Parts: sequence; C-alpha cells; structure tokens
Amino acid sequence: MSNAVSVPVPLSMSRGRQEVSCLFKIESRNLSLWYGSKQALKSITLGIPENKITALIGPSGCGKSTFIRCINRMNDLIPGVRIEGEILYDGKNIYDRDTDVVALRKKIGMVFQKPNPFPMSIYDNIAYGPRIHGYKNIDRIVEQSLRDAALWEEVEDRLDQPAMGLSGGQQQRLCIARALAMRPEVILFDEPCSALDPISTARIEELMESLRGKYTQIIVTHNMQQAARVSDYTAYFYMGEMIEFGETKQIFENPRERSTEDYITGRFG
Ligand SMILES: Nc1ncnc2c1ncn2[C@@H]1O[C@H](COP(=O)(O)OP(=O)(O)OP(=O)(O)O)[C@@H](O)[C@H]1O
Repeated sequence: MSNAVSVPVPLSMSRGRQEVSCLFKIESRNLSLWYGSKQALKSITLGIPENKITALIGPSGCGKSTFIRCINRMNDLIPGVRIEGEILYDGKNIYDRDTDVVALRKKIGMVFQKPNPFPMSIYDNIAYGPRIHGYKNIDRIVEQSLRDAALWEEVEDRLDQPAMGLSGGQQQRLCIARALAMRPEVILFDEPCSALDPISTARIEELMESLRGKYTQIIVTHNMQQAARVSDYTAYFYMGEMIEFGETKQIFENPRERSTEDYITGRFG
C-alpha cells in the first residue's frame, strides 16, 4: 500500500498551479540539481500519480532525463552532481541518509533509449535479477515477465538463444520484461522508442497501455504524439524548470502557459 499524500495537492507551486484528485507515488519538492556549476533542474515541484502514465516533454536539454534519473538516484553515480530539495517515494524522502538505494532501485525499473540486453540468453536476461535477489520459481517469473511484456509467443521456443539475436523492438520488450521480473512498482522509460521503427514503437505503446493501472509509469519522450497517445498526465519542462503539469488532454488542448503552447504547436523545440 502506498503512503502517498492524498487529495487534493497543488502540483506546481510556482506556475500552472492546479488541483488534481489522485494519489502521488512520487513527489519532488523544490528539487534542484547541478552538474558542477551548471544548474540542470530548478526547484522542481511535481507529483507523479500512482499507477498512471506520466509523460515528461520539453526541448532537448531541458532536464527531463536528469529528473527521472533523480527518482532512482542514478545521478548519484555522476561525479560533481549536487542535489537540493526532496523526492518523496511513498511519502519518504529518498535523499535521506538512511535510504537503502539498492532496495529503492529494486522497486524502480528503468528502460533506456537504446535496448541494452545483457550478452547472454533470452532466459538468463530475465532470470539474472531475480536469481541475484534469491527469488524462487525462476521459470515462472521468466514466463510471466515475457508474457506481460508481450514477447512470450515470439521467444518461447528459443529461450536459450542469445538475446542479441532479437530485433531492436523485441530487445526493447525484453528489457521491459527484465524490469518486470523484479516486480517493480515504478517503471521509468527514457525515450524508449527513439531507436525503433513505427511498428515496434506501436507495440511498446500497447505494452505500456497493458501495464497501466498496475505500475506507475513515467516516460520521457520527444514525440508529442506519443505523449498524447499514451499518457494520462503530462509535465512540460523548459530550461530546467517544470512549467506546467496537468492531465494530458488539458496540456495538449488547452495549455495554460504560453511556453507550453508554443512547444506543443511546434513554434520551437
Ligand atoms: N552527466 C552530465 N554532466 C554534465 N552535464 C550534463 C550531464 N547530463 C546532462 N547534462 C546537462 O544537463 C542539462 C539537462 O540534460 P538532460 O539530458 O537532463 O535533458 P533532456 O531534456 O533529457 O534532453 P534530451 O531530450 O536531449 O535528452 C543539459 O544542459 C545537459 O547538457
């Protein structure tokens, strides 16, 4: 059960303030991040609704990937990074000293721009994480994860074959299956379709749709049609700031901020 703060909560303290009735799985509060002297995130306050799909959009370099990498504390691995503010996960600040980062990352799966299967068999790609964490019934986990990622029927008779032999779209679904095998609560997608053709892209979008309601999904995308198609909520970032957040329909049909409108109508970015 989530301890996330209940309704109604102001989603953006600075601009685009609005009341939305939902639970937040994750909330950033005045989150700022610097790479050395360069500030990449400026006091981001944003609630990510539980078990919904939230899209992060905005021009290149506006901080979308940096923001999602704060959620699983991946930015900790980069020398010279400084972070201020908080990210609450189920109501607890993940930047508190007592946070168990390994346990946090187990709850948060991540899928990257370029599919990155391990150089091992299809089966072992999925089994790897569950084995390390001592999960039982590995065969069942492998089958269920591949089914949930809509890949089972394409690979069930070649589980012992190298994952690298799959097509790009299949590899990306394998990476999603690998994330699902860890039984996460949240899945971060960092431009998951940018290396894929339209048919593979459609399959990933269908897959996200099938996972809606079971996982909290966050997708960074440059493709505004994709954000409009798949997401329930959209946040628009510009130059390190979160300019506007709302239901996707509202953001695309009736943005409150001029800058959002300029971006979604293609006037810049
Ligand atoms: N490891 C890093 N070291 C230094 N600066 C970085 C690093 N990663 C990102 N930046 C800078 O931080 C800013 C935000 O980058 P980020 O990748 O988060 O933006 P983005 O919105 O995801 O961009 P894109 O859509 O092009 O992927 C950019 O100015 C970028 O150059």
